[in-house]
This record gives sequence, structure tokens and C-alpha cells, in this order.
Amino acid sequence: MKVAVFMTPSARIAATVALLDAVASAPRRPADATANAFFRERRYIGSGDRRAVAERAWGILRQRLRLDWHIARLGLPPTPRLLVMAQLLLVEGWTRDGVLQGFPGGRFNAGPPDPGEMAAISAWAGAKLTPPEMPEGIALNLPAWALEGYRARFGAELPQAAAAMDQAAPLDLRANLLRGTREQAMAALAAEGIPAEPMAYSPWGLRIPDRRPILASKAFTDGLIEIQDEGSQLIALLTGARPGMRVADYCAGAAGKTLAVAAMMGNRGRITACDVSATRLEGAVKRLRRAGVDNAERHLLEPGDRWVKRRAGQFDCVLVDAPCTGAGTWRRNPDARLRTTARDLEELVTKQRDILDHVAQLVRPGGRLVYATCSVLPEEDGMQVQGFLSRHADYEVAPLAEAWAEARAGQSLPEAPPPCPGPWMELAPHSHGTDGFFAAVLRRKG
Ligand SMILES: C[S@@+](CC[C@H](N)C(=O)[O-])C[C@H]1O[C@@H](n2cnc3c(N)ncnc32)[C@H](O)[C@@H]1O
Repeated sequence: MKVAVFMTPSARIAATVALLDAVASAPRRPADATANAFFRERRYIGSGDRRAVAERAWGILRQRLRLDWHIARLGLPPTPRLLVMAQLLLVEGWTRDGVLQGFPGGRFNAGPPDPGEMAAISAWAGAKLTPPEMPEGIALNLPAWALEGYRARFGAELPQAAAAMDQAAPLDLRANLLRGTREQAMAALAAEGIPAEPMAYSPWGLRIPDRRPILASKAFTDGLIEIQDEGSQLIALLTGARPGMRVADYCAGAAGKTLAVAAMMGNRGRITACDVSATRLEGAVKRLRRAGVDNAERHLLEPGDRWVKRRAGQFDCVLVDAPCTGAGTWRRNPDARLRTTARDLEELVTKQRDILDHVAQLVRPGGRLVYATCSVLPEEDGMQVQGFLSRHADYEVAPLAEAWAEARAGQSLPEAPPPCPGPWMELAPHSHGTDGFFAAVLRRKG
């Protein structure tokens, strides 16, 4: 008979320190990939303990800029042990004695604090996470390279926008219309004890307020649902794809938006998922099969590729879901704000410009080029579009309200106001409950 072994609070602390060590030794790797590998190698950690350890580590990554500031102020290095101590005291509200009990030493536990750590514990007991003397960017939890972009984008709403970006995100799902209706997906989830609510903006969206292990659910394995943020669903909607069209998803990755667009096309017409990453495109195969998509092909873009040139003017719609900083997704990937630099931003802006300039020729006269990012930074969003328009006189903006109404009509959806005013779609957690997204619909003049 197997006997379940549960971790003590101090063993959980030791495991969190070990996980943060693993994250620190792979600084360019997304933390969730490191965490998955960490738990795979420690299968003896039960699911409840795994969740508790991962949640605390995630909380620390979410607060990392602020915790680092508190640690640096004491002239100490941001070791995983100090980060955990700071999190317990400054974020989770533990007492000094509680923390000392959490680091008792001995087998399976973290060792007792050294003199520097003791001084830190005393300094942080009862202290505020964001004291008035904390610099603005750190108090807002925004890295220096993104602060001014955030300010330019949100203006007076900056504090609310930054605060909402700090909260954990809900679990967003998209009902796959190739397998059933949204109501059927909802009923299937409810039958498995998973309550889901229809979303405010996406006609296919279902939201689950707290995180659930959805991948093992029958609704998921049967292809009734996909995991996809509401903002991503709206980007797919803005392609205005309809049955019979010829569509290119130029930066398709593992086909997240290809799946949504193929469903809009009712599997009729053709969608090509392109990417420079063979691994990502490979990841699309299983997803396309599970979702019942049979009008999609994949194309790996290689250096010197003539695929675009040969297909000039052939597409009704080209979606460029551009590589970007992901500065709108920090609710889900809190560590990304730490892994990205001002240099990365600069390089990405150049890459986005080059991709847009290259694919402009693919769209037929009268067709759409949809440019999207999961960033809220103007350099990657509106400024990028304005730059494109200044170089391509054969393109114009299709104003959001118009593109939105046309896309909904193409799906036989009733009229509904667009999610925001203005020429393009700008979404954010505080205003829309989605991740931060941008999408502009550009029309090639006929
Ligand atoms: C934001 S991700 C795409 C996410 C995907 N569309 C989805 O919905 O899941 C950007 C993608 O652009 C790809 N990429 C990077 N440089 C590219 C290029 N020059 N041409 C085409 N794709 C590129 C990356 O490999 C990455 O998969």
C-alpha cells in the first residue's frame, strides 16, 4: 500500500528555495519550463505540495523587482533564500518567529539563517512591501526599460494598469466550433465539475475564475475547448476570416490563432501556418488534429525562402502575430519582465518592421493585413503601424469599429460594440480583463 507523504511548511520552504535556484541557473529560460522539469525530476512531491511550492515561487517571481530592491537596500545579494524570506515577511505577512521556524535546519529543511539573513528578517518583520521611498517604476513593478512605454500608453491610468498586470490571470478557454457550440462546451465542462462563464467580448470564450488542471479534462481531450486568452481570440476574430478564404498565419508558433481562424472558416478554404521555428510548428500538429482542423497546412520559413515572393497577392488575409516583448502578458509570465532588456525591445521592433515589410506583398488588393502583439508598448504597437503606413502607401487602416462589425457579420454574429474606441484594438487587464494586446487591421487598397 502506498502511503501519502505530505511536506511540512519548512520542507515546502526548502523546495521553493531549490526551485528558485533552478530558475536562477537558467536565466534565459521561461520559469514555467524550468518548474516543469524541476517537478518531473521530483515525482515524490505530491500534487498539493507541488501547487503550494509553485504558487509561492510564482509569487516571488511576480514580486521580484520589489523584493530585489528590499534586499539590495540591505547590501545583500538576491539569493533564493533571501527572496523566500522577503516574500514570507513582506508579501505573505509572516511574523519573524514564523520565519525562523520555517528555516530550522535538519534533513529536508532549509538551514537556519546566517547573520546577514537574521538582520534582514528583523528589518522586514512588519515592514511595507512598497514604502514611499521605493522608486516609482519598482513600486509599479515595471522594469526600467518598459516604464516610459507603459506611461505613454496608459497616461493617468498607469497605476491601475500596472496593478492589474500584477494579479494572477484567470483561465481563458475558447470553444472550438468545429466540435460543438459554446453552450455544448460549457455543459461538457460543467459535467466534469468545472464551472465556466461566457466571456464579455469573445463570442467563443469561456472563463474559469481560478486555475484548474484542464488538460486532463474530457472536454479538452475531445477538442471541445482550447486554452486561449480572450485577447488572442479577438485578434483571430479581427482577421475577418470566412469559409473559402485563403489566409496566412505568418507567425503561427504552435498554431494558437490558426486553430481559431480555421474554426471561423468552418474548415473551408485554406490557412497556412508559417513560422521560423520548426519546434513550434511541430507543436501544432497534435493541436490541429485534436481540434478537427483539416484545412490548414504548415510552412517552415527558412533563410532565403521564396515562399512569400511566389505567393504575392494571393491572400485574402495575412495575420502577423509578431514576436514581441510580451509586455502585456506579465500576469501569466511574471518572470518575462526580468528576462527582457531594452536591447531586446530594440531588436524586436526592428524584427517586427522587417516582417511587416516582407509580408505586405502577400495580401491581395482589398485584402487584410492584421498586425498583432501581446505588448502594450507603443514602439511595438501604434508606432510600428504608423511606420508601416508611412512606407506602404498602398495600405490604409481599417478603423476598428468597421473591421469589428465586418468580422462579426462574417460569422453571422449579432451587432455588438467593439471592445474599445480608436483606430485599433488596445486591450489591457485593468480595462478588459484580458492580457495586454494590440491589433490593427490594415487594408490593401484595391
Ligand atoms: C507571438 S508568437 C506567435 C504565437 C502564435 N501566433 C499563437 O497564437 O500561439 C511569435 C512567433 O513568431 C515567430 N517568428 C519569429 N521571427 C519570425 C520571422 N522572421 N518570421 C516568421 N515568424 C517569426 C516565433 O517563432 C514565434 O512563434
